[in-house]
Amino acid sequence: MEVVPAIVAALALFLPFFAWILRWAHERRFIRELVAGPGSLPPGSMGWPLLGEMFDFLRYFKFAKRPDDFITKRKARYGDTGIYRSHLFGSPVIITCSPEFNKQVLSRMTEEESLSSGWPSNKLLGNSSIAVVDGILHKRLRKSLMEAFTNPKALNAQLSIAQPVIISALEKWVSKRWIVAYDETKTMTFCNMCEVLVSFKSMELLGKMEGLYRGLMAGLRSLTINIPGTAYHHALKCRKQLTDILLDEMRKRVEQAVQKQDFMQILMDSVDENGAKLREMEVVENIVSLILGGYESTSDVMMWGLYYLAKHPEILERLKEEAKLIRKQKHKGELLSIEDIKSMNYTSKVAEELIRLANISPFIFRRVVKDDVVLNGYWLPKNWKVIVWIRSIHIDSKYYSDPLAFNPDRWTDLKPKLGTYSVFGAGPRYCPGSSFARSLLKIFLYHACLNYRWELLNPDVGFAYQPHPRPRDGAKMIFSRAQGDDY
Ligand code: HEM
Repeated sequence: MEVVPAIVAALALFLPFFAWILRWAHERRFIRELVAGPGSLPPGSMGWPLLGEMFDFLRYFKFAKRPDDFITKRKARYGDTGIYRSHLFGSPVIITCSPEFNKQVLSRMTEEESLSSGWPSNKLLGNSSIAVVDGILHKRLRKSLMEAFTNPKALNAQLSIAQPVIISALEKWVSKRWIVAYDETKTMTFCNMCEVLVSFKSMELLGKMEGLYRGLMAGLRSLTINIPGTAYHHALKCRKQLTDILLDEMRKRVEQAVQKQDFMQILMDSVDENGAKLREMEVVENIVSLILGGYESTSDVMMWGLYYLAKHPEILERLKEEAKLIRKQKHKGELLSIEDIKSMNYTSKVAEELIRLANISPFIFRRVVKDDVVLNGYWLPKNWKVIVWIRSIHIDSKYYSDPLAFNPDRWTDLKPKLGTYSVFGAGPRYCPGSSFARSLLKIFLYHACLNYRWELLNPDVGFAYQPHPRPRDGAKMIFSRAQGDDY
């Protein structure tokens, strides 16, 4: 009878000691060879063997629903240094979370510096994806894409494709009576991306591709364990099927000498200074990445648009006033032009406020590749990952007054200081689709507020933060046509 309490007492004494030894050994494993580095390692902890600080990370993102407290806790424990060390996603990492450090990391590039893109799985994105490559290929891809996104003729073509997709999706929502905005805005944006980027229209094909993309994205967020049954294994299969569909389309265009007005064509026709074209896989992998980059990010902001406007009828009213002024100057059924979109002063502020609050990218990954990097005396060791934590800055009262309030008017005079507004990243990898995303959002707001009404079914539901911030019910709402309005 006395044996059990004795075992319990021994365990109570031994377990904390054993835990301390495990953590100490894990810390030493990474720190041992680093004692004589070119700077001091940022404060922090490497956590547990294998898991690192992943449990703490998931605790704040998934369970406590207070993602930024992951950083707040480190500030409280190690001081407000703006840079910490940790072990996350299976790697030793340096986390930067101050405007100054974030700016420094994001402005660096591999050829002259040592920081490369550090997305967890190149195999899923592809080795020639713009989000993965550095150097000459990165510059060349960006040049072609920026041209496609900013050339007025191409932009007009993109808008004339995107608007009918948005209008027909809104009409479909009315026929459903109630919708889960998180899902519906995704399907609408997916159709938009595929039509603008590869001219795919068939609903059957788009439905199939969206399923494959969801599989691919689940793999990007999972552990890279390639055995049947894992999300990663499934994602590799989805990627293969997606690249096959896109390769098939490319080859058909070449065989039938068909030219289309889309991004695939721009990439297929792009030549470098020696007249060399991109290889087939370079085109295909970049189309895959463009759809990945634009799909969920843009749709989630639209969902937040419906959510916040349902909660702020006074802002919806002002938005409507602006939209009505534009519509007055148009014929029935006439689509918005680039000039109309540029003229949307109040809508632009609403869009910017939505993008800030939606905080789609919580952080950006980099990897220290060539040499150690030293930032303000802190050492970023070679082969470590860097996580640039951007989301907490966008809702920090130091930079945004009453930061959680949905207040489009803050953008009337606000010019964010460098490093305090990085929703689209910064530096050489700044999001090439940012102005396209802003335009899509404004078009969506215009059509939605002019012609429809919606009401949240669960206005007080809490939020979830994984994989992206959203109301827990996905913004379930009644969606109907506004009385007395028509196109
Ligand atoms: C609200 C919508 C969007 C948000 C919040 C967003 C956010 C971001 C961020 C933070 C980055 C920087 C990643 C890094 O530095 O590693 C990025 C890069 C990128 N985005 Fe977006 N994005 C959006 C829309 C789009 C759209 C519509 C497209 C294309 C159709 C797109 C395509 C890309 C691509 C290809 C990159 C990689 C650029 C590079 O590595 O050079 N994004 N985006």
